[in-house]
Amino acid sequence: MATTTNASSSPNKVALITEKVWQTVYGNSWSGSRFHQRRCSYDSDDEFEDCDGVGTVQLMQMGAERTKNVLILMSDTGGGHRASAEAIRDAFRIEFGDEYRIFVKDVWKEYTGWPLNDMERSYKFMVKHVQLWNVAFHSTSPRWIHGSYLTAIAAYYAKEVEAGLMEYKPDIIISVHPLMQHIPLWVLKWQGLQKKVIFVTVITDLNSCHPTWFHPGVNRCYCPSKEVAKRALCDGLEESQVQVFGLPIRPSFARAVLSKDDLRKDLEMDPDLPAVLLMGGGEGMGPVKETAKALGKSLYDKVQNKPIGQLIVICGRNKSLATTLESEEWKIPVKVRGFETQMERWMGACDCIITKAGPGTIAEALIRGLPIVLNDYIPGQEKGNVPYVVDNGAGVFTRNPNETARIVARWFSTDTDELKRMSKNALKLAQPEAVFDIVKDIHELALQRGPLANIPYVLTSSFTSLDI
Ligand SMILES: CCCCC/C=C\C/C=C\CCCCCCCC(=O)OC[C@H](CO[C@@H]1O[C@H](CO)[C@H](O)[C@H](O)[C@H]1O)OC(=O)CCCCCCC/C=C\C/C=C\CCCCC
Ligand SMILES: O=c1ccn([C@@H]2O[C@H](COP(=O)(O)OP(=O)(O)O)[C@@H](O)[C@H]2O)c(=O)[nH]1
Repeated sequence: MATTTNASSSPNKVALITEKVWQTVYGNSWSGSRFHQRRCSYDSDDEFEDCDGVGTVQLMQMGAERTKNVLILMSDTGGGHRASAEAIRDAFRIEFGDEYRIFVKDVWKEYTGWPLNDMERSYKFMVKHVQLWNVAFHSTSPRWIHGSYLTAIAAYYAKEVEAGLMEYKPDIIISVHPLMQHIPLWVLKWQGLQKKVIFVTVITDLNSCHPTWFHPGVNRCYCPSKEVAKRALCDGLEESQVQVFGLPIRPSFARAVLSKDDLRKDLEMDPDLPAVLLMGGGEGMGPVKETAKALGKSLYDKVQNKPIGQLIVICGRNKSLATTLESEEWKIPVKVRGFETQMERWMGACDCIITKAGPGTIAEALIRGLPIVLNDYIPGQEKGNVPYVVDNGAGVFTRNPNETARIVARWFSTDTDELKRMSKNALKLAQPEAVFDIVKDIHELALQRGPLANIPYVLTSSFTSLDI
């Protein structure tokens, strides 16, 4: 294997060598890319980090078998897309080491303009005004409607998206977002790269989902459940394109061996009291505050003057929620946390979970065998997650915070059998190996293509057909 170089030792020299290697590998088209130069400046450590190793690792490409570039397209609309993207990245690293170089990127945000670069804020606003999201989700479901929107946007931002893709020169593109099929596939078509670049979709919704996920031009569409696969087939995908492995969850959930006692000690929790985890996705959405307060009462035994359970609240990026809950007086042991990066530890230390019906959180809780109280769902994509959990006996649904608190108190006192039964059902539904199955299948696709060619990305000078 050719040598790698430490970029921090001599930044300008490395940049020059790297440029030469890139020109050898990709030809002169690369050196003209102002975007690459902008994003991969060696002026500061931060910017270098931001490139995810674009600079140094190129040197390995002089070997016989080139490291393959994988671009994972995601957006932080909710926390689930990033979690799945990182899960896929980590599984690639575990399974194939440096055979693949992975970039997790929101190309829309980095390269395009409004509204694509502002989806996080727009989405947050829309789900806060939930009827607005309901109308937007359902009214854009017909193919001719979302097709027209996306065509218009593709035409407007074609060059920018193309430049974004060119920067990473992907051999494989993986989309984990419902709005990231049409535009990149169209750009690949312009470039004449449809047959060279492998494009797959990994769906991150468990049941009901928006039809923008299903694009007939993909090499594979990985569906987390049979229900989603059925929708994909109804929407025109071929059986050969559809695979069902499960929702990709970070390998730390599947591979780590965790003892509840040790975790509780590490996390400074009460070692004996049963624990409930309360959360609302990456953004801390849903009736978290009301539910926490209700649990503060229901998990306190007034007769015996002692708590019957403890509460962990993970507020995600919702800072005001965390501040409010931290200022409360509690009669039971309570921990209020912000955005946590090791969710598997908190889930491993608890006995059940209360959450909105986010698919990522549900799939993680199932792996940990946590019975679930679903206390909310976003209309559209999350609605179908409720029957997925409830009908499979892994949890219950109620929007009433007092009812939620009563159920948990019952599970921790008189109805421990139900808690155990639901935990078993949760484990039956869990698919901890899904992310490994997905990356292995993508690897197979890459092998079927034979040695990947150096893909001739060039900026297109004219765009004519808008057939997406
Ligand atoms: C004829 C009347 C039309 C009225 C609509 C008007 C304008 C369009 C406005 C908005 C478009 C709405 C897009 C709907 C499609 C969304 C598909 C979808 O399922 O999105 C879900 C994701 C986030 O999902 C989270 O993912 C998690 C999975 O891990 C989990 O499921 C969790 O529950 C979810 O929270 O949503 C988005 O990504 C939202 C993007 C919002 C974009 C707003 C931009 C608004 C501005 C203009 C429209 C521009 C582009 C949209 C193109 C529309 C084509 C559908
Ligand atoms: O502090 C937090 C809160 C949430 N999450 C993760 O964010 C994802 C949330 O995804 P989900 O689909 O449940 O909901 P979304 O946030 O997308 O609406 C899950 O993987 C959570 O484990 C996290 O890592 N840290």
